Amino acid sequence: MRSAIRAFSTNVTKTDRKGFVPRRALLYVPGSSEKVLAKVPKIKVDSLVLELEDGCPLASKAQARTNIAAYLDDLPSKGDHACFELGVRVNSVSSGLLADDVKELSKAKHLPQVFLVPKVDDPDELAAIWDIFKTNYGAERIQNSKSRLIIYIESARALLDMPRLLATTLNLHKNAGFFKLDGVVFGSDDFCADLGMSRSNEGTETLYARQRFVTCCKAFSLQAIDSVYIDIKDLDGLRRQSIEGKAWGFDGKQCIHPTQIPVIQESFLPPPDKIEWAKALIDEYIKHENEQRNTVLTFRGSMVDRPVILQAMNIVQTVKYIQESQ
Ligand SMILES: CC(C)(COP(=O)(O)OP(=O)(O)OC[C@H]1O[C@@H](n2cnc3c(N)ncnc32)[C@H](O)[C@@H]1OP(=O)(O)O)[C@@H](O)C(=O)NCCC(=O)NCCSC(=O)C[C@](C)(O)C(=O)O
Ligand SMILES: [Mg+2]
Repeated sequence: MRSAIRAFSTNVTKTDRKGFVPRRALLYVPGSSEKVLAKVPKIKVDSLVLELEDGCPLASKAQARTNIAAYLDDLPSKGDHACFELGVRVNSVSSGLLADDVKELSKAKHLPQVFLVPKVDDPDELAAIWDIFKTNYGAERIQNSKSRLIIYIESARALLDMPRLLATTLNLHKNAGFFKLDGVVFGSDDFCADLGMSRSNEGTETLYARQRFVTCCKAFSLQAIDSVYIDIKDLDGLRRQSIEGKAWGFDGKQCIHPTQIPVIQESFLPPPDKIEWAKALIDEYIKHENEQRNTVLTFRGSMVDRPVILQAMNIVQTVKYIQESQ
């Protein structure tokens, strides 16, 4: 009967789970500060992103590039990192700064495990992005690397054009050998600016956008990373929005301060009672199937059909992948 569960499991997610990277919290560490960079190996977070874009003032960009390139060049000397993944967020192609970023980064012996490219607004920009990476790293180095790609949706136009943007990025990997797209981030602050919205801690103004965003990500089996919560002191509000995002299908959330990490990472793990419920339901389902009854059953007083079993399997798989990958 385990085979029935396995058959179900393959339907649960189309994502290739080989090399699964948990990205419950994605922490930005500004590359301009050597003092903060020195702490990087010890920061325990799923995904740690060395920041070159908006977290880095224009006057410090050159210094930040040099710092990050030196960090990557000398990576083995830093020892084991407590984070699961080390990435770099470069500047957008429209800023005119991307070529300088990639030129400097490509001088380092090592590539980051993931490149994060913000403000991808138009499918045509993707060809320009690929071109900049290819010119500096060379196609072969890119193809031989295991680095992944994450892009950002940060404007009304990008949100509406998401299916085309995601398909074009995935095709660049398949047809040209660009880094494999693994996840997508919702840049809520730039999105609010683009639409002339006033952002709030409750986030009601981005409700439609976040729901469309997560739906598009899941249609392409990509990880969906939720908005940044800029009120660093308000950990209750952060927890509320993290739990909300998790319930909507997001895989993780951006993070700007170390105190936000545990709140986000805990929120993106299913709670113990939900894990217990999911395991017990799957056991009950196997028993039920053994007795060859209808696949609709009653469990703890509620009707359970296939979609509910799939949700239970998602919960069990998420916990399993996070435990196995750390
Ligand atoms: C807000 C800031 C200035 C307050 O920085 P602070 O130093 O004033 O804070 P603190 O509370 O005094 O710091 C306490 C300790 O934590 C450290 N610390 C503090 N922050 C970090 C960090 N991120 N990573 C690692 N360590 C950090 C800091 O160095 C200090 O260490 P110490 O006690 O040993 O001296 C600071 O937290 C920071 O620079 N955060 C990152 C900001 C950033 O990168 N923003 C851009 C990403 S969000 C974005 O772009 C939007 C998006 C997606 O694009 C879109 O929605 O559109
Ligand atoms: Mg942004």
